[in-house]
Amino acid sequence: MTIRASIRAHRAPRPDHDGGAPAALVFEGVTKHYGSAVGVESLDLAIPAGELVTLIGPSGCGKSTTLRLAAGLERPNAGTIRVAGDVVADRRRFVYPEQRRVGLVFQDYALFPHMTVAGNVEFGLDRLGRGERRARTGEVLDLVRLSHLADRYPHELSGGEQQRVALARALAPRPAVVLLDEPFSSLDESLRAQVRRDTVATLKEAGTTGVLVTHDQTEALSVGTRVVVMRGGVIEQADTPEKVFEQPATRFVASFMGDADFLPAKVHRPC
Ligand SMILES: Nc1ncnc2c1ncn2[C@@H]1O[C@H](COP(=O)(O)OP(=O)(O)OP(=O)(O)O)[C@@H](O)[C@H]1O
Repeated sequence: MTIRASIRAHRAPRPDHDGGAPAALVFEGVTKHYGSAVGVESLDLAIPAGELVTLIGPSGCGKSTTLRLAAGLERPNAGTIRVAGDVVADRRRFVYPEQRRVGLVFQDYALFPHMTVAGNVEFGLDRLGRGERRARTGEVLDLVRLSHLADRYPHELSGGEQQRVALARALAPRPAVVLLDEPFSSLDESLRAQVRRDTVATLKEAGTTGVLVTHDQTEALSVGTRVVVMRGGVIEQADTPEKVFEQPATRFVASFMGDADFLPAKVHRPC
């Protein structure tokens, strides 16, 4: 399949924004510096509920910083961050990660090795009673099709299965947004496409907003309902995959999409 066909095949319908529901995640003028290094600079970004947004750009452009700010793992120097309409960080307020409605999936999954699959998923549900916790764990394990492995330990699972447990754990507390930082990069090529498809399908089925950081332009274009291209801590283009692919906003975006003489007609790489 070409990139263009792949974009069309994976596109989710745009959600209805007319009901006035707040965006799932909003950055307004957010800046984060690390000493003299720029993490992100005056970042403005609004991610509507139900979308899967991919963040792409060269190493050091601020992708992980954006996720870490959303998760509450970093404090911004300036600006406001909102999750599902609530301010979680601004000049006066800072909500800690466990109190934000945000789920995290990292490259290394970060599963607890001494806990079973069910134990890992239940971990974030400590505010629920025992019965509810069990029921919700069952639900999300069904969603990722791992109910039959509930009593296994992480070391008894394949990489793809571990990634699905990490996704189930992130989804269990019903977050407003799931942040995925290079979640497929430790999987080998053959498994990667399958796990990527499963992850996108699961997020869609759960109706959860996702923000996915990737180095892989095909991945960014084929799974995202929106693609955000970053450079040097700022957004170069935020648009539908078609627009980014067919009308790159700058020469930089075109070059980052793989070829300085980027022309859609020339690009027919297999997915
Ligand atoms: N804890 C830190 N201390 C100092 N500088 C940092 C820190 N974290 C990030 N940076 C710097 O901030 C900038 C953005 O880093 P970030 O990790 O967000 O980039 P990235 O786009 O995710 O990169 P990569 O694709 O390589 O993971 C880089 O210049 C980086 O060196």
